[in-house]
Amino acid sequence: MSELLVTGGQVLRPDLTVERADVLVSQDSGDIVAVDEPGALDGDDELDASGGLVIPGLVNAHTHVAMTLLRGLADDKPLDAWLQEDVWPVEAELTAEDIRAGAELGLIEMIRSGTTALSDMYFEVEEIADAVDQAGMRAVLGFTAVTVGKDDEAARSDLRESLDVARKLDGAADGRIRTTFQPHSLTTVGEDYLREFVPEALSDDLSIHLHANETRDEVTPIVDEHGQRPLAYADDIGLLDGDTYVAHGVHVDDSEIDLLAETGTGVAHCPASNMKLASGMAPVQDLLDAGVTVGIGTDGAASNNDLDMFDEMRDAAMIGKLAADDASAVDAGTVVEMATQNGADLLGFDSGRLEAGTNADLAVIDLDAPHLTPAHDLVSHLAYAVHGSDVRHTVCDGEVLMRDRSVEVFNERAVRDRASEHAAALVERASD
Ligand SMILES: N[C@@H](CCSC[C@H]1O[C@@H](n2cnc3c(=O)[nH]cnc32)[C@H](O)[C@@H]1O)C(=O)O
Ligand SMILES: [Zn+2]
Repeated sequence: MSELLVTGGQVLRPDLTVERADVLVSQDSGDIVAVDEPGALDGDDELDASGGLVIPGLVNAHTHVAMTLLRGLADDKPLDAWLQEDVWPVEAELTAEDIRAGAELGLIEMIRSGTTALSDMYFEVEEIADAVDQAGMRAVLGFTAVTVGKDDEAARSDLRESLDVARKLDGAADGRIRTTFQPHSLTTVGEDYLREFVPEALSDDLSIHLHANETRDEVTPIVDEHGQRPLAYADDIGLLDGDTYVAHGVHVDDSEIDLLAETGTGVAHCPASNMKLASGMAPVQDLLDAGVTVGIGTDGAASNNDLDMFDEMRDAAMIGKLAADDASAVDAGTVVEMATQNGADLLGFDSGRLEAGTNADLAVIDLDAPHLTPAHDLVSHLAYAVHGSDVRHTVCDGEVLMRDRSVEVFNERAVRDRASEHAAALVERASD
């Protein structure tokens, strides 16, 4: 029996109070054994958290982790043009090895900035699963199906693969990997395909993750074609469910907010991507007030352009206030809950709360920095002042992924070099 004591720090509790405490985690079960006052607990090994704040590992509720290879390749365009003119032509050239290289790079970036769980949408998912396994992180993965621009056979094969991957990889990496069925969005997957394949996913109890209501250009064609708001259309197909979460949910009206709340459908809010692509401002406070579970995601590194969830919390608070025209909306405690507890609830992991019996997923933040001085309110600091680079240690499932800012699960230099090489060769191929 091996137990690790995270000792000497302050600890963020599930009710967002902060107290001096030690955290004992079991490396066998991967659970938190106890959170108790300093000196009350003993472990076989120690992780020094003195001068630090121990928080639950952050949960990135929507990303495309391998898109790190496309970081900075095409900026300053709206979603539709960005995807069609820049991203999809390059993605068409991606090999399995590229995706592995990009995923490893992205996972290192996440570990460095205190993220221990992610929800990903992409392809070559076995590569991403292997990278997550090696990283020691927790993830919800899936193969994203697109049918626009494809013949019937290719379209069906995409949806079939999404079902197959969700069935096959669920429970991989000793249970740290779960899966979702993933129609890319309501406009990029045709109605007939949704009506055929969604019932199969539901009858198999698969969770569903899709992009929805991200831009106005996605809403209008659905209203024109179906005479319904997108989420009413999605509900009619059966897509909205207690185990479904939609990415973005920017252009949702009151009736759609009610529908999300009634069906228990969650939202992965992606503030930086929504600002960068000028997609719009999600009504996050309204969603929360209606009882919708809202997590926070970075989206891919090509529309962000980093995977730092601290940036994302600050962005969520800022844009949430603008959207509500109210400085008290989406406050500091709310964004911290969104990035921890709510994200874990969306992904279906028993993480996001530092208490006995939950997953031992945590990060230790070094508070010894000018930008974190003075320390009136550490929850305020988490939302508004901490940077990903302030993370000193990262632990997932009881294992130390980063100790004293040194990533233990990958050779970081080699991963960065390999990602740079793959990115350069990819761009070269795509320009031929
Ligand atoms: N199998 C699909 C690939 C889809 S993967 C998921 C896709 O989501 C794309 N993506 C990234 N960010 C966004 C976003 O904000 N909205 C919609 N799609 C996005 C990403 O580039 C990737 O192509 C195919 O045959 O094209
Ligand atoms: Zn996305």
